[in-house]
Amino acid sequence: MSLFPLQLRDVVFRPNGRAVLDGVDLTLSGEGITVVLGPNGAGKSVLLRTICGLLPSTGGVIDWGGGSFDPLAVGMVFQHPVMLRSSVIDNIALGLVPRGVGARERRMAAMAMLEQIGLADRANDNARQLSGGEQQRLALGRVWLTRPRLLLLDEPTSSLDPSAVEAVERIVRQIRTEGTKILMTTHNLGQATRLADDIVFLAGGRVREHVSVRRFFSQPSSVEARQFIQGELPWHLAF
Ligand SMILES: Nc1ncnc2c1ncn2[C@@H]1O[C@H](COP(=O)(O)OP(=O)(O)OP(=O)(O)O)[C@@H](O)[C@H]1O
Repeated sequence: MSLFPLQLRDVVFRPNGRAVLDGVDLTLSGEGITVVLGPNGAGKSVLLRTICGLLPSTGGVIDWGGGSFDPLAVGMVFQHPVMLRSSVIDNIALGLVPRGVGARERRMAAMAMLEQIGLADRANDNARQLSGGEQQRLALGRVWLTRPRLLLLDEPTSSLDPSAVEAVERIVRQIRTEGTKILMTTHNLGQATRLADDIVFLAGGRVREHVSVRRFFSQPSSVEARQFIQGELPWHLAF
């Protein structure tokens, strides 16, 4: 069953009486890359965590295409990926364990994935010894191996240098090409223009705009979005 359209209706997250999400309405189709932008503290991470059930919303509805939430169809990668204290190959095969894939098959699939993400020569190294960029590639490969229908990426490149960012973006594009819907946050507006099909702009706990990337950067309709772009865009983007 399809998870899409994924619809959030009046979703609220109000811990201790303070509204972080204050009535989020959002509809996501099952294709492409949607980038969530917004100022610090806007609730971008909370939004992603609420969608995948890591945080319980305190109000509203999350409708998975009329069906029910399937945790095995949804993957998430965090800014600082979790690495088990074991080899690179064991770390990457991990996601296949709850899917009942046998040990031999897991190893073969993991090896093929390591080739794909350029870490085959590190297969037997301790995963915790990888660089930040390599760990992030591993985390993406681990989740990619499970072929999620929806992938949530929370600032996946925020602490990486430009070449590591480029490698991660290449993998994100490949995952998208295979038909996974991606919803990601970033503070890198250049990255948003490179990857996004559409932009969700979150401010004050609500979705202020949900438009194509071209429209967002060329004709932002809300004052908040205009200020955000003017304040954060370090160079002129030609659209
Ligand atoms: N589990 C939680 N319980 C209570 N409040 C939380 C929780 N997680 C986050 N918050 C609060 O929600 C607000 C929004 O946090 P969030 O991390 O979603 O912002 P963000 O838009 O991702 O910001 P940034 O761009 O700085 O990463 C913050 O004030 C944060 O302290």
